Amino acid sequence: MRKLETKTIVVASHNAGKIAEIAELIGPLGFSAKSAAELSFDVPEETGTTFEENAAIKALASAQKSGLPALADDSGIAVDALDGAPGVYTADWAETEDGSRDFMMAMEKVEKALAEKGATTPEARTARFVCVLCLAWPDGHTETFRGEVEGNLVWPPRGEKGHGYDPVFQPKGHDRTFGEMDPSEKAEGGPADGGALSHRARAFKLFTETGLAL
Ligand SMILES: O=P(O)(O)OP(=O)(O)OP(=O)(O)OC[C@H]1O[C@@H](n2cnc3c(O)ncnc32)[C@H](O)[C@@H]1O
Ligand SMILES: [Mg+2]
Repeated sequence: MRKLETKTIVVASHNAGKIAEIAELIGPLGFSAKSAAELSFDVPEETGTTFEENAAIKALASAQKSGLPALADDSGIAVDALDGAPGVYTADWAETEDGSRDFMMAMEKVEKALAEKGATTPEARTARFVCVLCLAWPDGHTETFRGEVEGNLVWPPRGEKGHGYDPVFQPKGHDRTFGEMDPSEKAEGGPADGGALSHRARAFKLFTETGLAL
C-alpha cells in the first residue's frame, strides 16, 4: 500500500448525500477534503461495467485535474431476485428524461421488477449495498477498498433521514431502514456491527486500517 503523504485530498464525487457521509468519516482522520462538486470539476462519464472501474475513472479524473490524491466512491444496490440489478446502474435507474434524478421513481421501478418476479416474502427480497472506494494519485497509481452490507428491501419506503435508496433498505439485524437512522447510526450501527454498518463505513474501515499505512 502506498503511503498517503498529504493531508489534503479531493473527494471525487458530485453526490451531496455521499459527500456529507464521507466528510463525517474522513473528518476524524485529520484530512482537509474538498469535493469535485465544490471545485466545479466536470462529472466524468462512468463507462465501466464494475464498481471498481467506475470508482477508478472518477478518482483518476479528479487526481489528474487537481494534482492531489483523490478519493472516489462508486456504489449501488444489488437485488438478489433481480440478478444483482440495478447494481452499477443504480444511479441510472433514477435518471429522468430531463437528466435530473428521481429516487421515488427508481424505488418504484425496483418494486415493480420485484413484483413481476413474485418476490413478496422477506426472504425473496434480499439485497446488498456495495461501496467501492478508489484512492488515486496524479501519477495514475490507485488503491481500492470494497464494503458491503446485506439487508432487505421494504415497501413502502420509510424515513426521511438518508438519501438515494435509503428509505427502502433495512440492514440485516436492524428493524429500521437506513432512511430512519441518523447518519452516525447508519455509519456505525449497533453493538453487533463492530463500529461499521453501512457499505461506505465498511469500505472506509478498510481504507483507514490498510490504505492509510499510517
Ligand atoms: O458518482 P458520484 O458523483 O459520486 O455520485 P453518484 O450519485 O452518481 O454515485 P454513483 O455513480 O456511485 O451511483 C450510486 C447510486 O447508488 C445510490 N447510493 C449509493 N450509496 C447509497 C447510500 O448510502 N444510500 C442510498 N443510496 C445510495 C446513489 O443514490 C446513486 O443512485
Ligand atoms: Mg455517478
